[in-house]
Amino acid sequence: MHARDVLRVFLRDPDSGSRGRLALKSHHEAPESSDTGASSLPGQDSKSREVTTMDTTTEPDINALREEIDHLDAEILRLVQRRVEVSKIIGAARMAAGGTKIVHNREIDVLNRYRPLGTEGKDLAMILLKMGRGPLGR
Ligand SMILES: C=C(O[C@@H]1C=C(C(=O)O)C=C[C@H]1O)C(=O)O
Repeated sequence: MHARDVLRVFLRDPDSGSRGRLALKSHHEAPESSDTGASSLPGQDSKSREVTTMDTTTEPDINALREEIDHLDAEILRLVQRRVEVSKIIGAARMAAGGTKIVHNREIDVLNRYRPLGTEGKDLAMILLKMGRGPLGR
């Protein structure tokens, strides 16, 4: 972990009222020479909407974080839809050429790609594969 990393302490969740949540998160410093010359605010990456740091006295901005989640979900949805589309195009082309419905080694690569997410990553990869090429055994 980098020396500039900060310990984040969420003193209070305004919604749930829960206390004492701890989170460790890397503190991303703004680049030495920023194009805009504007200094980044604490807790904000200068290049994105991502909130990356939190000091020990302020609450997390739940509304801003929820807005970020809404944007992330929209982006994930768009990407999944495009992935399904691309996978179907490849599959249709391969089958039209007399090929197989699935390509085993490619699917293994996809499953391995999602390994960092653990068991759920495997489930997610399986769902993505199934959405693109349909269920197995048909
Ligand atoms: C997209 C392809 O077709 C199928 C779908 C895959 C996928 O969605 O990642 C991978 C392998 C194939 O079973 C491909 O062959 O690349």
